[in-house]
Amino acid sequence: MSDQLIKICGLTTGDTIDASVDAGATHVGLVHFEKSPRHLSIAEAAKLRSRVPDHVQVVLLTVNLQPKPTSEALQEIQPDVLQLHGAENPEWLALIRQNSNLEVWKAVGVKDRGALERAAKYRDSAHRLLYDAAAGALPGGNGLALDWRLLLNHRHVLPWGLAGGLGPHNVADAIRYTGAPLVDASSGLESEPGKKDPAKIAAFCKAAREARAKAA
Ligand SMILES: O=C(O)c1ccccc1N[C@@H]1O[C@H](COP(=O)(O)O)[C@@H](O)[C@H]1O
Repeated sequence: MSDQLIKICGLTTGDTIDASVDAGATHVGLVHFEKSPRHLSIAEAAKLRSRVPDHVQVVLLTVNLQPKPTSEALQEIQPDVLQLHGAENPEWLALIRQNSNLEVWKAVGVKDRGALERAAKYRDSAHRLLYDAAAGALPGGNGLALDWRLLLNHRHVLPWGLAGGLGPHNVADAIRYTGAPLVDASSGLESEPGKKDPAKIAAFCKAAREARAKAA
């Protein structure tokens, strides 16, 4: 049995939610960010959320969303995890934690070691840091990888995960090289922006689990 955490993000249909669950994803991600090709309205996200079995965690991804719409989204969608993928500060995360029992993840764009060091400011407010490439056209979901060498010998202050440009072709190398306890992929599992490919989802989960089993 593998303890590799695997998040499939940016799901927009019931069949790709099912494909992710069947493939053994531990987390499924729903994006509520209008500029994204993977954007879901609150009602759409709530409908997809209801399809996810209890053993799989639902991650709601937002970007610099204000407090009122955030609390409306949380109330309707009832995610297990809130992933903040913008410029949200530690005080904002602390406020969310004061008002909910949610697990809160902070995505951090990493272009150099300084970015990793600065992420320590979330040590008391986030449950997990998610390292992604520095923002491209969008704050995330660009299929860009960060330089994994930056993570070598880094002293992690929190549980963490690796995102950015991952897919079936490189997830095993990513786990072997960085030891990432959680891997997260979106655009690398698509046939076109916003359209997930069930075969790529299955291949990604299999490759991630096998790499973890070999590393153990
Ligand atoms: O997926 C999006 O459209 C998105 C929009 C805004 C912020 C983050 C977004 N996606 C997340 O970015 C990382 C890396 O994605 P990729 O695998 O490189 O495409 C991941 O957490 C996505 O869920």
